[in-house]
Amino acid sequence: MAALSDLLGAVVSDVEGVFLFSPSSSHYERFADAELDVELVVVAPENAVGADPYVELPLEFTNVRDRIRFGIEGAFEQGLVEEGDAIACSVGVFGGDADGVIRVRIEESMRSGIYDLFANSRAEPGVIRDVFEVAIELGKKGQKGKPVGALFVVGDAGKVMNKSRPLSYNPFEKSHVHVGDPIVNVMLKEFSRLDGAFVISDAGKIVSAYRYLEPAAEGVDIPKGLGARHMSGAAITRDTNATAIVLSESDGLVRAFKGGQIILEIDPEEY
Ligand SMILES: Nc1ncnc2c1ncn2[C@@H]1O[C@H](COP(=O)(O)OP(=O)(O)OP(=O)(O)O)[C@@H](O)[C@H]1O
Ligand SMILES: [Mn+2]
Repeated sequence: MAALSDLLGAVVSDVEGVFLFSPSSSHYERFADAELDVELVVVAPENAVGADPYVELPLEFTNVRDRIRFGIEGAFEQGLVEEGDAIACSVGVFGGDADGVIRVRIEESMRSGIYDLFANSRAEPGVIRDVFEVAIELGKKGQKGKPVGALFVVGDAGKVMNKSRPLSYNPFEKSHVHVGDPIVNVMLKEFSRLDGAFVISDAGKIVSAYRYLEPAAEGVDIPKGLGARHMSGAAITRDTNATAIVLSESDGLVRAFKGGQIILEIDPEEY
């Protein structure tokens, strides 16, 4: 009869690396002291245990799938993993302490650019996440069942306002509302039926809706077939330090632009 640990051992057999997500120092030290012949990587919002290599998590994701996905992408950026590697992730699913081990096979498709979007944008990571989630949700559900498009310009709002003009009255004119407030998500979805862009500050304040963007579009190179919404979204990120998150009405994909370049393309149905 096989012992339980033999049966469960399959989860960690032949892995190239062990990823410890937000380990306590005693948990980390047990692994470090064991001098395993696999790479030991710590993934956490802060490197409290002084590990090297270390991957910074831009956010403490409560969703374990998201947490692991981001950790892997960050590891990709540092060249710590490559396609085909198998790794074991030690995570705390029900609280701080590690209570789960998850085996992941690394695929090139895990490298979506989303890590870079969160870690290296000017706006706060939590703000990018909230806007991104609104775009994904809108893409999944549409507005009253119909596909909708939307354009969110996040960060460097003063400059973005200078390079745009109003199409209509600004419903956020005198308000002090932030992305992530539940009521705001409803408003954003409602207003996304209407024309133009949302402008959002680094800290997540909704500065304006209905903005017509007028950036210089020269030198902006985006995939052929994308129209004016995507072109203006991409171009404003070349003219300013903003990030643009665009939901396409015609193909239903969410794309992100930074520095005038497309950095991410995601199908909301698969997210
Ligand atoms: N310069 C701009 N600034 C803000 N919003 C814009 C701008 N240009 C277009 N839009 C918005 O994008 C909408 C769709 O335009 P268009 O079809 O050309 O874009 P697209 O890139 O093809 O996007 P979609 O895939 O959603 O159709 C317009 O109705 C308008 O609301
Ligand atoms: Mn179009």
